[in-house]
Amino acid sequence: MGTNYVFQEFDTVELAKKYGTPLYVLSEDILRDKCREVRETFLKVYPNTQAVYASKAFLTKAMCKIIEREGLGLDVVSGGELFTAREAAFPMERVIFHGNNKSFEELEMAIDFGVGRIVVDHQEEIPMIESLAKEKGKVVHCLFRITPSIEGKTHKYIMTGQKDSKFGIPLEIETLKELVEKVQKSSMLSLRGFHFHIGSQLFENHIYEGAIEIIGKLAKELKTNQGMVLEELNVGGGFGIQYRGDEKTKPLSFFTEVIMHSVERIFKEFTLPIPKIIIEPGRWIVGEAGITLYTIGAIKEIPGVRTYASVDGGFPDNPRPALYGAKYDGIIANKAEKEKTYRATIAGKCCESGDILIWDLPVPKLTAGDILAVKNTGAYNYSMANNYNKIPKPAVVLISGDQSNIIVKRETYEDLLRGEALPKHLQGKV
Ligand SMILES: Cc1ncc(COP(=O)(O)O)c(C=O)c1O
Ligand SMILES: N[C@@H](CCCC[NH3+])C(=O)O
Repeated sequence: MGTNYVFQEFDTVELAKKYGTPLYVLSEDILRDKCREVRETFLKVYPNTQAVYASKAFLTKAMCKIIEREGLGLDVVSGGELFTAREAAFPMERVIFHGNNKSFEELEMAIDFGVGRIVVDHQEEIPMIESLAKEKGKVVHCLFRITPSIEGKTHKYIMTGQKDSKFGIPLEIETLKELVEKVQKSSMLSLRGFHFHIGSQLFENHIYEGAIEIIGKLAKELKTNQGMVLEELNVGGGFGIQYRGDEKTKPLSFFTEVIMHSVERIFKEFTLPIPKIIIEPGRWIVGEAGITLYTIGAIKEIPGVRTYASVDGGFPDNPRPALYGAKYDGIIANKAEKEKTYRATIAGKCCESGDILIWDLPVPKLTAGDILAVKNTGAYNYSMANNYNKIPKPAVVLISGDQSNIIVKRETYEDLLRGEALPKHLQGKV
């Protein structure tokens, strides 16, 4: 292995050679450790709890299998995510279906598949779900997603709990009373409780307390006026990870202890029964399990300004820096122990000035052909990948113990054109 960068016992330069770059590498062992932590420090400590992995962070059939075997549920937000879960034979009773604009077809699919919960995001969904439930003769178990009117400290584009949000039912007691009554009158819908999600990549734990307080008040009012018992409270995900620096990602308990203590205190104060508590982490489970490998190509030094080192991927496999100014750490894998003598800005290959993966990364002297490993790319990289500039998506390799297996093939140019068609008048020679 020499001086190469090793990720979970794998020489990353060898992985790059074997599978090509850009390459997503996902460690099953890290994933399973994270799931174990969820079980040991949350599910086993607190009775009547459930943990659901937010599949938008990273979803493939192999991931579904790992999540299933680790005993977690799955949060899906689209027909595509739902279909993936079904193709992986994921137990549908453990699936929670979210979405701020679920189509009739998606709702029908969810009810046909028998998902465990549908989270109602807005009032017009209620008659749609009810008519489908009647048609299918199935009782549908729902949660209402409530916007708690709380602003998490995170990038504007990944805040969701603020009043001015496209997600959830506004915190308006009269509207809520009406909606609860509608569902209570229906023999086909069963309202099991509420859901909220404050935002993603959060580092404060007491912000959850504030949201639980708001929901507690609401639950009290709805119990007094409408006899509604809040059986379940889904507090969403959002637990942040450290992308750079020496500080470690906080353990899950940093968030869940505050959540569970708040629930106990607040529901006792309101003399309400303690509901089942559900958490929905995505990034916290998968973020640190992934790295991305690239090959460095063009190196351009602008004297007195900076050096750009361009890689064979970028925005199409990781749009997060361009979208949210997300910061990553990286290492030159084949020169892992060499002294970092200067800084290079890691640029992607897209025709887009914003396609910069890392600004001013300390590196040793670079040469074309060096392998760069970008760390903590497990969440929202593969799942947000795109084909801008008709660049094929990288393969995903799962490393488990000493085994490596492709779980998603590298796209080919032919894959890119699959689905394209030439209308008759554009066929043939000019
Ligand atoms: C409803 C819901 N649950 C869970 C998550 C997962 O978030 P994260 O990956 O930050 O844990 C999200 C995304 O922010 C979400 O919208
Ligand atoms: N895509 C976002 C997270 C969105 C979370 C879903 N509500 C990110 O990469 O940080």
